Amino acid sequence: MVTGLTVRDAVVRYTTTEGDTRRPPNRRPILSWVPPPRPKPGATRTITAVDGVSLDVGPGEIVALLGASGSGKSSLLRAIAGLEPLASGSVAWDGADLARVAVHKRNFGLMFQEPALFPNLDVGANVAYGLHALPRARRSSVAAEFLELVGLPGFARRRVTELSGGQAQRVALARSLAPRPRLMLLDEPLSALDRALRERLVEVLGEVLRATGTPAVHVTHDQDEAFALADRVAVLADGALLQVGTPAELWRQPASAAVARFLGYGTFLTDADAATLGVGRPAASGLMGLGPASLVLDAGGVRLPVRAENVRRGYVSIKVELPSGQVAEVRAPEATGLDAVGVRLDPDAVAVVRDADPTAR
Ligand SMILES: Nc1ncnc2c1ncn2[C@@H]1O[C@H](COP(=O)(O)OP(=O)(O)OP(=O)(O)O)[C@@H](O)[C@H]1O
Repeated sequence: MVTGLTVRDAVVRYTTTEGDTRRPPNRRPILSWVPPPRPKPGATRTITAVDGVSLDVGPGEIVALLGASGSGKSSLLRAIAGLEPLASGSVAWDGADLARVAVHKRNFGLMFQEPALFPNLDVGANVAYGLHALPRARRSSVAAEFLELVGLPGFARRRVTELSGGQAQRVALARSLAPRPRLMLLDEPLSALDRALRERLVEVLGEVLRATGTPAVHVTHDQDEAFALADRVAVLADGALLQVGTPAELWRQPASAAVARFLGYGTFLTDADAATLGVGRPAASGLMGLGPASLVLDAGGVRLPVRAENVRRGYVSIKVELPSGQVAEVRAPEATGLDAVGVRLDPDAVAVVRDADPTAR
């Protein structure tokens, strides 16, 4: 039997009506009213936001939907939630099609960028909001349990207007999880927070989802967030699914140059680069992508000219020039101040893109 979420060949389309923006010539006195232009009948445009995506989420599994802005992540998430109709394809739970199941009957938890807490209720009442099925006396103890789980013990009587952004998102997480949804759908829940808070909360999120055994689909455009949280990452571009895999699989073997580039492999070795660094190309049509740890400082290695040295958090980024003229990064504990440094390639830290079009470099 199929367990968990199954998305098959999902297509989401939007049809927008564009107004005719040509204004009628205004030859009347300046104070007279000119009606706004009417939309020209029939001037519609159809956008395919999700283009035949298939995806599974198994019991307890966290899957990240990763892609650039406009790649269709939110549309896919909203289709899974039932907030957006499918033009074709299906969304099913444990093998049962959800097409006719309303949003609130799907038993999915939803969390968005804005926590959208009820300002007239205190924190405890916000978390207990979805617990109608429980006896009144149990509701507050369950709310307290979930507040503890998200690291806010003793917050039940606080006003929500007195919470920081991070605390409000933790309350929203507790509120979504308290009714024990069978799946959590998270749409960029951390993107309004600053980086340090985001890094801390992504850990809290992972711990809480795993502690409660709740499977989740997490939308993000942040590669680090996806890799830190997810068991599997699904990379989307232009509505299509480019690759699904564990973070390790994606990182070592991106399916295409586009995926590799999106993950942060900025430089692909030419034959001359590979020969200088003492490696062979993986296959006649394959590509090797250099990531942040692919080149290592080694006094006995190949000498490459230094183009720049920039201090980063916890390391210095040295930009060296390869024989092809491309620039690649070497990380070092401190600045060298040298014109050239010795480097070697760590073959375990290189992305191998098989069957890639070498011209796609
Ligand atoms: N309500 C809508 N009406 C018309 N077009 C829409 C609508 N919502 C999204 N789109 C379009 O669908 C495409 C996918 O949008 P979507 O919001 O799903 O992408 P996304 O990857 O979540 O982007 P972001 O990270 O910026 O939120 C985009 O081209 C977008 O302009």
